[in-house]
Amino acid sequence: MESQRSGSGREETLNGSPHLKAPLNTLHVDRCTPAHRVHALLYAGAILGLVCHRLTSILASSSLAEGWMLLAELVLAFMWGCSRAFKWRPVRRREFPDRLPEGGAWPKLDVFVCTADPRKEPPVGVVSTALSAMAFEYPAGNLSVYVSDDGGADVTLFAFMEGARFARHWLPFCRENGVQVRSPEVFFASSSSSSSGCSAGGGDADKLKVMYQNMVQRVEDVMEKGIHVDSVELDLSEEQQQIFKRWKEYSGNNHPSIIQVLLKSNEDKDITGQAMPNLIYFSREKRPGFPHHFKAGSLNSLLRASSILTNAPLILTIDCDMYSTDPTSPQRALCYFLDPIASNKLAYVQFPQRFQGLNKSDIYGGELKHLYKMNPYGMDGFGGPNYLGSNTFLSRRALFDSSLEGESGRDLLEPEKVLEMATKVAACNYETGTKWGKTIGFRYGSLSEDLHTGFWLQCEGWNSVFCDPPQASFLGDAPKTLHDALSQCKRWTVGQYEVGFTRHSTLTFGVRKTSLGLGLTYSHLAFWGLWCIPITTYALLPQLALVNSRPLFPKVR
Ligand SMILES: O=c1ccn([C@@H]2O[C@H](COP(=O)(O)OP(=O)(O)O[C@H]3O[C@H](CO)[C@@H](O)[C@H](O)[C@H]3O)[C@@H](O)[C@H]2O)c(=O)[nH]1
Ligand SMILES: [Mn+2]
Repeated sequence: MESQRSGSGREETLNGSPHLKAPLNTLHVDRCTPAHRVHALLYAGAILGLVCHRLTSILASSSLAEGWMLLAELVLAFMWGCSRAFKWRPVRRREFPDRLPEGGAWPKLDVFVCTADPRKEPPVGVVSTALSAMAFEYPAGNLSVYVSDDGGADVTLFAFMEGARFARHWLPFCRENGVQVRSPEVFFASSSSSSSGCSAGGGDADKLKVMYQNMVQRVEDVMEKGIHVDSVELDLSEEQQQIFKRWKEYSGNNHPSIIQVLLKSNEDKDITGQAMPNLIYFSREKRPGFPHHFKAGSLNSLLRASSILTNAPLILTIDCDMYSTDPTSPQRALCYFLDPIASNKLAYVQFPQRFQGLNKSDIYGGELKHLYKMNPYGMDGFGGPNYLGSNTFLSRRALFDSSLEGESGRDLLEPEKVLEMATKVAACNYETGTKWGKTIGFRYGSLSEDLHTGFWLQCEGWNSVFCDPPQASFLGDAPKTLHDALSQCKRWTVGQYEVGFTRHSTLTFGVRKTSLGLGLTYSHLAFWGLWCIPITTYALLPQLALVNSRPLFPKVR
């Protein structure tokens, strides 16, 4: 069994941290690799035999049905061939967070929580996701949580104002009771809070639950009735009233950039007197007629604005329909980012996406379990898994053109001037004529901006790592209705084709720029939609042929 320590066993200084002797992470090539390879070779022989048979019988009979079967089988063989790359050199990794230097030496971390539509993504859920990240076991002074509100909704800002207040109670509660799942929505939904990793907290938990339910009620009221700034119940400060008054002229796709710093780590304290992480509401400028590039566009705006506000070298992107289930996941990511060897060309550390709340039999296959059985491990063996858009710790350095890099990790020092600059870079025409979306930041040109961005980073020579601890670190929602499942499937397929069928295809450009193995695995993802050809063919043609007494498969003698 091939095994290696990608961590440094040498003594080296990390960002002024103590000397490390033991590796922060290890990597092992899967034990079954030789068996996979033999199996692939044997199977390839059988497929070749079948294709030969098909060709000879077409030459003999030139029937349309046989020709169609040949097409289906060629697609199937292509997809199978690409998928073998996943099994060629799968690797498993382990992290050792207890070997990390003291928290003070950890780099700053900016968390980006994305939301786009308060009707589909209820603001209280978005707040819960943000709270689960604010409650990371990470030095508060080094942690900033941004919510990117692509819907520009006043109710989302209102929900976060409420969330900021609730956080002062929630964060110390989680810390003191060792709560594992720190999304209040999930914590209070489980009837006995014990399933959320906390049996303690008794009376405090009850008080907090009331506080949480009040918050939910207030946000839901606003959702229903809108914000009446002078309403006594809303109890808005003069400044807050001014913000919401201006909002009356805004609409979802026509408004200026809005940045509101809701909590400042160097000023705000929780109820026990400990510092809070920064919490920032962000909504980029949107105007009709300007391309907004969906999520990639909003992430790029936030990437620029955050580089002026906090400029953390590490970024976590998380969708609002996911949440953290392990407050120590940043430490696991640090086991790679603080490793002097692994971190060298490391663009991102990807955690798996796991889903909850699906119907029992998961009839739409929303859980995508099979995707995580082998694929990311296989890609990791060739330089790294694809970027999944959520649950990913990225290096800001990999996303930025190095010429744009500023000093690392600023504080929100001169609020007025800094906010003015941040607002400017979030303008809708800022990117015109720049390299944003092309060679800088999250890449445009595909509805699957995640696959596209990861692929380009790999082609530019960056690596990634798949981090899959035994306990899930993040959980999220998958589509639950047929309509949602189909529209997600359509969006993904179109986005993937946009990566596959271009001049810079995974199959040509990708194989050349990365490696044969990684290029094939990316091709398997990019051409995933081609499955529809063999699947529909096999579902219809053999049956039709049988009815017409025209056998399509070789006779067994
Ligand atoms: O214009 C947009 C559209 C979406 N989003 C956000 O993007 C995230 C993902 O969108 P969702 O509708 O939940 O798509 P999914 O298919 O569930 O997401 C998967 O697929 C996407 C690519 O299609 C990736 O970006 C996601 O990370 C990945 O989880 C959500 O938080 C949205 O709020 C925006 O910020 N702006
Ligand atoms: Mn989603």
